[in-house]
Amino acid sequence: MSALAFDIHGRDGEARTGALTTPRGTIRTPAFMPVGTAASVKAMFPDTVRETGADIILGNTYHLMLRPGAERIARLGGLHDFMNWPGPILTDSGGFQVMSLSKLRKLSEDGVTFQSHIDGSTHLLTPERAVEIQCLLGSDIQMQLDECPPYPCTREEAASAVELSLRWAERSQDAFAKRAAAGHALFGIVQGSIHPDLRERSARALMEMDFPGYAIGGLAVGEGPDLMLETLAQTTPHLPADKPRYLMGVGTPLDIVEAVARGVDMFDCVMPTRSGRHGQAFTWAGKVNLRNAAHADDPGPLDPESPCPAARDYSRAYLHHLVKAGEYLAPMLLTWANVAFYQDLMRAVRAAIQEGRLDELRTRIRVAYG
Ligand SMILES: Nc1nc2c(CCNCC3CCCC3)c3[nH]c(NCCc4ccccc4)nc3cc2c(=O)[nH]1
Repeated sequence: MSALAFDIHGRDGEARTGALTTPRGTIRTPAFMPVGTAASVKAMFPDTVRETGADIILGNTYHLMLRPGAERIARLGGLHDFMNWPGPILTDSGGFQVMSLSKLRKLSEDGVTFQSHIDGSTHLLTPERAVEIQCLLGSDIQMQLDECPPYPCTREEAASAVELSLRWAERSQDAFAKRAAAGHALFGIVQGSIHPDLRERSARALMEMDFPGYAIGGLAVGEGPDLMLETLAQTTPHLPADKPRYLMGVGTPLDIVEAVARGVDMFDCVMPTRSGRHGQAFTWAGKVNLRNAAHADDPGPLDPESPCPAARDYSRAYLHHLVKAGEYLAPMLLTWANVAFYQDLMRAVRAAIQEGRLDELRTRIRVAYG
């Protein structure tokens, strides 16, 4: 019951551009998904997120199961109504956040036991519970519970995480088949650290399970861009060409265009939102640190050509002032400008693939962000 229809409209080398259709709307690919961890894209109104061109946002099992609780969100009508975002929502399964945020966690065959970073309460997250939580949230695209090993890790640890994640992929599919509403989808997640043979083993085994889409996990964990892109190039060829590929946690503008060139269709990263809160802006000329006093007298905006009011209608001097003064408007304007830039970037990527000139765009981004 493949809920997702993925249509590829154009190619340029390994890169694809197309559309992923869900019951709640169509996602233009390659797509960047703004992160809305705790039922909010931090410092932005949902309508403003939509106006930047974002077709889909991200939510997270780990955060929402701890607060306000998945059952409470379900009682209130689900995550879309709760946060007033009517479009598609993709949720991560929480495994990655447990390992990076919680205290005293224990990994076992059954799942992961951990203490909440909020109130210290103890929780058990199993593949079945992760599916149940994502169903309660009403997620349109769910992720399996997986084990993302730290980097570096031994080859044995990488191999063990591949096999555990594959067993959890089976259990997630069984739970999903029993529980999920029509129109929802579950993605498998490829692991294997930086080992090509483990990546092939993971990808092929997941392909046997026939998922409607495949996430590539275990990357952007400190291996660096070269190893990430090399591993990516050794992973996508083993995934079905007619299904979407989602590279988790990536990334900078350069990482994104380079990953698109290696066959990736979907991305998520806290970079545009988190950087915006720290006074950093993304522009076509590169990154701008608005904390820097060099901007104190600059009457020009971030980008006079930008369709985004935050990047077009406010001087850098004013943004610098807001950042230094700790004004609430600073994270609001800079998050807006950054999320809008990432959507502008994806629009340019889609057009470049359609017109066979992705390499030009790669060069342009490498000059600004390399
Ligand atoms: N299930 C799962 N999730 C992963 C994630 C989380 C993706 N965003 C989730 C959202 C849901 C809520 C929050 C995020 C990853 N994020 C990264 N790198 C982020 C690197 C980064 C860190 C900080 C700033 C910028 C980049 N690698 C990831 C690997 C995996 C993985 O194997 N399995």
